[in-house]
Amino acid sequence: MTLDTDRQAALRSLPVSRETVGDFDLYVDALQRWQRVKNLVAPSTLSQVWTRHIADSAQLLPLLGNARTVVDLGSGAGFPGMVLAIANKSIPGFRVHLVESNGRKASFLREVARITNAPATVHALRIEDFVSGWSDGADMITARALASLPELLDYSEELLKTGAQALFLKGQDVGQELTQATKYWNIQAELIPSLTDSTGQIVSIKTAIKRLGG
Ligand SMILES: C[S@@+](CC[C@H](N)C(=O)[O-])C[C@H]1O[C@@H](n2cnc3c(N)ncnc32)[C@H](O)[C@@H]1O
Repeated sequence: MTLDTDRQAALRSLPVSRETVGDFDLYVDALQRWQRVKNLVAPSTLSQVWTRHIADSAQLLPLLGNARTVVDLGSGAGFPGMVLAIANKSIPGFRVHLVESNGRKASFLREVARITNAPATVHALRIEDFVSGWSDGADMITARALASLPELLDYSEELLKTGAQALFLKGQDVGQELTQATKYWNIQAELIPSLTDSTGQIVSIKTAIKRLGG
């Protein structure tokens, strides 16, 4: 598959404006250029960046509800956080905080935010340090390919306590992870089949409260 056919395939299902597609083109161009020297995504996924990364991330857009402040944990090259920031840049007050400890990935994310004018703030920090110093709360937490569900909940604990919801893009083992997590957490969650990955699922967490002694 060429990058162009992959782009066409993704655009058939992407509910975004022409301006947003233009910004995604800038993003993909920058990713191709930086990838040559900085290895930002798995090389095997580069020719399918539109379906594997952009469309996979964009499927969270209708699930964001009225969220304005989004915290994306372990953003890597910006999936899903940067895609959400670009697509929602016309929504007043919408901002995505991208937390990524790898310096070269954080530099890339800052460059993408600059060229697309996306409402994205990059925090080149470890998640543990970001959450302990963050007092602005969040409406929504997002993450993909970062950690198991119990670990994601631990990372998110402070934000969940102040009312954040979460959308985690996960693989087929998420049922087991959810069972594991419920030993320590009271969780109100829904599993939503991924639109882009036949074995993937989105865990939509409405509330998660750590059990006493958990
Ligand atoms: C497998 S990559 C996934 C990146 C992106 N979310 C995606 O799906 O393409 C995980 C990313 O999380 C970052 N990361 C892992 N642990 C972290 C931590 N404790 N704090 C900040 N970033 C972390 C890594 O540097 C890496 O870029």
